[in-house]
Amino acid sequence: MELGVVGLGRMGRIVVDRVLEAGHDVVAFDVDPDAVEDAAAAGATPAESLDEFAESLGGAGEAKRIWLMVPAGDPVDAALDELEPHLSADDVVVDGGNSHFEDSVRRAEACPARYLDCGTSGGPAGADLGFSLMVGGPADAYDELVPVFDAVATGPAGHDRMGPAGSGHYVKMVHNGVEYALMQAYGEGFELLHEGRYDLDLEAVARTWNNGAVIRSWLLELCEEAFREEGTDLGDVADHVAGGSTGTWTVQEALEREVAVPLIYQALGERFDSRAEAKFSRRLANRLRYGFGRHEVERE
Ligand SMILES: NC(=O)C1=CN([C@@H]2O[C@H](COP(=O)(O)OP(=O)(O)OC[C@H]3O[C@@H](n4cnc5c(N)ncnc54)[C@H](O)[C@@H]3O)[C@@H](O)[C@H]2O)C=CC1
Ligand SMILES: O=C(CO)[C@H](O)[C@H](O)COP(=O)(O)O
Repeated sequence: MELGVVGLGRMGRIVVDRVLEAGHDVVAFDVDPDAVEDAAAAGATPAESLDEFAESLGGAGEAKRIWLMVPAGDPVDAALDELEPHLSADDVVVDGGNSHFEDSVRRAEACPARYLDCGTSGGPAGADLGFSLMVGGPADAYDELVPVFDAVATGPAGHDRMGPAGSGHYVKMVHNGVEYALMQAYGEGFELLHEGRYDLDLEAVARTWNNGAVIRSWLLELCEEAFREEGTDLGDVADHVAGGSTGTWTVQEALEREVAVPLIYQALGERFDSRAEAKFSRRLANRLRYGFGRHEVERE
C-alpha cells in the first residue's frame, strides 16, 4: 500500500518509519524542508510542495491515502484546503492529530474524500511499541486502511473504529482528560510521600509499585524514570505545567452533557494554577482574614 504523510515532526515521523518498516511505500511532505530530507533518507519519497505530494500519490488511477500529522487547528485546515482540488470520493484522508471532534465532523462533511478522525496515543516514546489509535468515520475507509493502522498501532489490537465522524477524536479527548486526572493523582501521592514522615527514595517506591501493584501503569513507569533521571527531589524541574487544550475540551463537553468530572476539572485547574505568578484569590483571602478577624496581613 502507498501512504502520503503530511507533517513529519515527532509523531508524523514515527508514522513514516513504522509504515515503511511494514513494507509499504510512503510519500512525505512537511513545510520544513529538513524534515522532508530526513524522511527521504529513511526511505520515503520526498515532496517539495503539497501539489507535488498530491500528484505523486495514487498512480494509475489508484485511490490516494493521506495521513495528516500536523498541529491541531489552522494547519489541518490549511493542508486540507491545498489538498482539496486533488481529492475525490475514492480517496481517504486520516487526521491523526489532536483535533477537536467538532472540527473533525465539519471537515468530514466538507472533504471530497472519505475522512477518518484518528485519536493517537502513545507519544513519541511509543515509537518502538506502536500507538493506540481511536478511529472515527466511514467503516469502508477504516477497513481499507487496516494495513496502515496495523503498522502504526501496536498491532491489530491497537486500533479500532469507534463510530461515525468525530468519534475517534471524541474518545481521544476523553482519554486526555483521564490522563490529566491520573497525572494529578500520582503527583499528589508522591507529594505526600515526599513531604511525609519517612525519608523515601521515590524511584524505589515507583519501581516497587510498578511490579505487581494495583496502581502500576505506563504513567507510573514514567514517574520512575523521572525520579531516576532527575533525582527524588526532581532537581531543577519547574512547578509550571504547560498544555491544557484537550483537558479544557473534556471539561467543556462534560459541562454541556451535565456529567460530573470533578477529578479531571480539578487536575485542569491545578495545571492552570501552576502557571499563575501569584494567586489573586489567595492574596484576597490573606487580606480578608484581617477584615473579619484583625489577623495580621502577610506582605511580600
Ligand atoms: N507529541 C505527542 O505526544 C502527541 C501529539 N499528538 C498530536 O499529533 C499532532 C502532531 O504532533 P507532533 O508531531 O508532536 O508535533 P510537531 O510540532 O513535532 O510536528 C508537527 C509537524 O507539522 C509540520 N507542519 C505544520 N504545519 C504544516 C502544514 N500546513 N503542512 C505540512 N506540515 C506542517 C511542522 O513543520 C512539524 O514538522 C498534533 O495534533 C499533536 O497534538 C497526538 C498524540 C501525542
Ligand atoms: O495527546 C497527547 C498525549 O496523550 C499529547 O501529548 C498532548 O499534547 C497532551 O495534552 P496537553 O498538551 O494538554 O498536556
